[in-house]
Formats: sequence, structure tokens, C-alpha cells
Amino acid sequence: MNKNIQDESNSIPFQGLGVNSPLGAGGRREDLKFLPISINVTNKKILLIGGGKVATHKGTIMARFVTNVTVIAPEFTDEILKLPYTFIQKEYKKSDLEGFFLVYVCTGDHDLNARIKADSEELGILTSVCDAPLLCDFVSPAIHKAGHVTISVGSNARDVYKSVDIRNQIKELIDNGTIRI
Ligand SMILES: C[C@@]1(CC(=O)O)C2=NC(=C\c3[nH]c(c(CCC(=O)O)c3CC(=O)O)Cc3[nH]c(c(CC(=O)O)c3CCC(=O)O)/C=C3\N/C(=C\2)[C@@H](CCC(=O)O)[C@]3(C)CC(=O)O)/[C@H]1CCC(=O)O
Ligand SMILES: NC(=O)c1ccc[n+]([C@@H]2O[C@H](COP(=O)([O-])OP(=O)(O)OC[C@H]3O[C@@H](n4cnc5c(N)ncnc54)[C@H](O)[C@@H]3O)[C@@H](O)[C@H]2O)c1
Repeated sequence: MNKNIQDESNSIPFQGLGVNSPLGAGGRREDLKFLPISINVTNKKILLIGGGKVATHKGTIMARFVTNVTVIAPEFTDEILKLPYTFIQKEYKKSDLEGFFLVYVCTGDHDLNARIKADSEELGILTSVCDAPLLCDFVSPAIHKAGHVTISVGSNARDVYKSVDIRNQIKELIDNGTIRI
């Protein structure tokens, strides 16, 4: 048998990086692995749960790329309501997740955020949790966008301030003509 083809009887069942996985349950941040990819969201629905400071910040960055976003929260900032999204004023419930391709969990309630991640994992939806890197299926990098070119800087969810600082240095090099795009 080709050595790359696993005998099904010996194969390890797939485990996502979720609340039920070894890393999700008390794993270490330095053991996380993230693959940098650009994900195709054309005609796909994105859900943002929460309408506070962090949701506003995530939503504002996302608006440079997409508009097919639904936001669910009991309360919204004035600023988020200016984004070209669909807003539903309500508390989260599991059925809200149905039909979404990506979910950003940004409520201010740590336990609720983890519960939403458990729900979305049951439905197989890729989910980012703003206050729990160990529960994230994906994280957002620091971005510089220039037309169709996007420069993304990530730190494997280790140090967001470093990602932002390096992105800012790259932006400066672009602005002063050292890097041409
Ligand atoms: C780059 C950026 C992209 C974006 O968000 O789109 C991004 N965070 C940004 C801003 C920002 N984040 C924080 C503040 C301070 C707010 C304050 O001080 O009040 C600010 C500044 C601000 O808000 O202005 C604090 C913070 N962030 C995380 C936690 C939780 C934790 O680490 O445990 C806490 C602590 C909360 C606490 O302790 O309470 C977690 C994550 N933040 C990430 C990305 C992912 C790692 C990316 C990487 O690999 O490096 C990750 C892991 C998950 C994720 O969110 O995807 C965006 C900059 C956008 C830009 O400038 O363009
Ligand atoms: N990832 C990041 O970049 C980052 C940056 C800063 C802070 N954080 C973390 O993000 C979390 C959120 O912070 P914030 O400043 O946005 O809080 P916030 O209080 O401004 O907003 C909380 C939002 O959650 C909504 N909400 C509450 N209960 C809900 C429910 N049952 N269903 C749906 N929505 C509900 C509220 O209506 C509100 O819109 C904090 O825990 C903080 O640690 C993350």
C-alpha cells in the first residue's frame, strides 16, 4: 500500500481545534498552529455576534473586503450601524448559526463566547472567538490593503501588538516608496 494512504482501521479521527479538543481544553498558546490562506467568501454569508467595541472594530476592517455580513446583538454601537450590513437586534441562540460560512464571536461574555464556539463546532462552521485564541479556528491578521493587493501580518495568535507594529512599518516603507506595489 502507498505509505501516504492510511489504513482506515488505524486512522486517527479528525479533531478540530475546538472546545472538545486537547488544545481547546487547557492547551498552550505557543502550541497553536495557523496556516496563512486567503479564503474565498464570494456569495458566502458571514455572521458577527456582538455589536460592541470589538465587533465594531472587526466589522469596520471586514467592510473593506465584504458586505455579506449579518450582525446579531441586543445592543449596537452607533458606528457599527453605519456599516453596510444586516443588523438583527436580539440575543444569540444556536439556530442563528444556520447557513453561515464563517462566524466571528465578539460578545463581552466569556462563557457565552465559548458556548457559541461549541455550537458552531457541532455545525462544522469555522469560527473566531475574540477573547479565546485557543478556541479560534482562524484569527485575523493585521492588514494593509492597497487595491487588490493585501499584505497580512500574523503572529500565530501570540502577539497582536507585534503584528500591528510590523504592519505599520511595512505601510511606512510603502508610503515612502521603499516597497513598490
Ligand atoms: C490584528 C487585529 C486584526 C483584527 O482584529 O481584525 C487583531 N487584533 C487587533 C486589535 C487589537 N486587539 C487587542 C487590542 C487592544 C484593545 C485594548 O487595549 O483595549 C487591539 C487594538 C484595538 O482594538 O484598537 C487586544 C486583543 N486581541 C486579542 C485578544 C485576546 C487574547 O489575546 O487573548 C486581546 C486582548 C483582550 C484583553 O486582554 O482584554 C486576540 C486577537 N487579536 C488578533 C488580531 C488575533 C491575533 C493576530 C495575530 O496573529 O497577531 C487574535 C488572537 C484573535 C482575533 O481577534 O482574530 C487587530 C488590529 C487591526 C489593525 O490595527 O489593523
Ligand atoms: N480580538 C480582539 O481583537 C480583541 C480586542 C480587544 C478586546 N477583546 C475582547 O473582546 C471582548 C468583547 O469586548 P467589547 O469591548 O466589544 O465588549 P462590549 O461590552 O463593548 O460589547 C459586548 C457586545 O456583546 C453583545 N452581547 C451581549 N450579550 C449578548 C448575547 N446574548 N447575544 C449576542 N450579543 C450579546 C452586547 O450587546 C454588546 O454589543 C472582551 O472580552 C475583550 O477581552 C478582543
